[in-house]
Amino acid sequence: MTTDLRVLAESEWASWYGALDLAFGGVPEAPQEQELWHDLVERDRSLGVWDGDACIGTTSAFSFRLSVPGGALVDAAGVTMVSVAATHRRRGVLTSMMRRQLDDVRAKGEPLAVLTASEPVIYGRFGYGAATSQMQVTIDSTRVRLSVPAGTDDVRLRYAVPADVHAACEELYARRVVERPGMLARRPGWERHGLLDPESDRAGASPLLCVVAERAGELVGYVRFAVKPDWEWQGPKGTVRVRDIEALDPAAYAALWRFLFDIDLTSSVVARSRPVDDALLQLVSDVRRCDISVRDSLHVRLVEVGAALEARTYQAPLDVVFEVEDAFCPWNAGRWRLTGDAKGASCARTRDAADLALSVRELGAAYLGGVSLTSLAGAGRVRELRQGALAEASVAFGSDVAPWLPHGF
Ligand SMILES: CC(=O)SCCNC(=O)CCNC(=O)[C@H](O)C(C)(C)COP(=O)(O)OP(=O)(O)OC[C@H]1O[C@@H](n2cnc3c(N)ncnc32)[C@H](O)[C@@H]1OP(=O)(O)O
Repeated sequence: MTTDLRVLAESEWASWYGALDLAFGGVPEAPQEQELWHDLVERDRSLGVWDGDACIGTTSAFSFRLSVPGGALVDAAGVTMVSVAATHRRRGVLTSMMRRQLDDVRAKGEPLAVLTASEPVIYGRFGYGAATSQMQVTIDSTRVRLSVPAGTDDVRLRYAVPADVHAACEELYARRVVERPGMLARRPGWERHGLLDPESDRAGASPLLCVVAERAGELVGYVRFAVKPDWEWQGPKGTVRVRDIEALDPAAYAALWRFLFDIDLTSSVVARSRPVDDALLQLVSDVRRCDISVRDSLHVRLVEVGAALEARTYQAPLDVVFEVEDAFCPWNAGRWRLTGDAKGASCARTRDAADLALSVRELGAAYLGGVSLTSLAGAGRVRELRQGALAEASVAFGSDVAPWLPHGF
């Protein structure tokens, strides 16, 4: 098979995007969604593989800045739109695209690449580790009550048209980004993602609704959601579907959740993408009636091990030598000494004896502080070569706040 892998030209957009659609089942997206991606996709970071004039492979990358422990925003390639035509699968097309893409990311100087995977089994071989989790929670709001903090009654709630308040909501979101690793600083244009609401995706629910929380006229929180009405012989049984919810303080947060729980004619509240340490779980009266499931979310790849490990801080002092294995990006392989604390870090090559041995995939999984090196060692994926080094590094790598990616890309 002779194929040509090249950067996407504007004239190739329709074939490229059509190939991507087909690999995901061939159901065309709504026009407004197609338009959004048409505008957001960075052409010079998009690759296509061509067999004659047929596009048989696609991938792209967004130029993101990712929040990491310590609050820095680190340049990260947001790998996306990966597909290979079913007619050409399992012949190494994906591997060739990953090769080119990671070389390009390195040349651009981004220390990290990140992605969300359609199937978690795909990307480990390319050095990505599952670094954040997302929680889906379905709550029986007829039985579960909330214990709200003082000040909740002082928060004023009002409905707003989502598009009318989006600038203020984006400002509030931007303040939250540095407080939680895994969040992405939204580039101009990305606010449209939060407002995307094609009718074909509603499955019987209302259009996107928004309620803002205010105190003394200042925005202190917002929730975007939809209501799916349902009626049974015994009465109403509607569902509140939460898209996103952000607040600047506990009272505003509680006020928004209380509102969602109390919407008339509904009996359940569903939120699909919440952090695993969501304060909601501390507000509810009966966590057993909150049906919770957790799955992988953001996968992280350290493209430049030294620069990436220096870009975050560590919650306890550490001085460890890692022996890193990286077959796909061999420039990372070898021994690295990482010293750091809560103020900063330095990471450089060393000839000293290694304290811990692991592959770049484990470093990616542990990077945002959501997966402990100790738990990876329990699975045999990290080896301790100096007694005490595992506990030292594992504590230092941790994050008090669970890393979380609020939305896909
Ligand atoms: C970030 C994102 O965009 S996620 C979206 C990913 N895209 C999709 O899920 C769309 C549907 N699927 C596809 O398009 C393709 O099957 C892809 C992109 C997942 C894989 O493309 P391929 O060209 O077949 O992969 P390639 O031949 O390079 O495979 C490399 C290795 O990964 C393995 N692999 C690839 N995909 C999968 C998978 N879905 N499940 C298990 N193993 C897989 C292959 O078996 C191969 O293993 P080997 O090296 O041991 O032989």
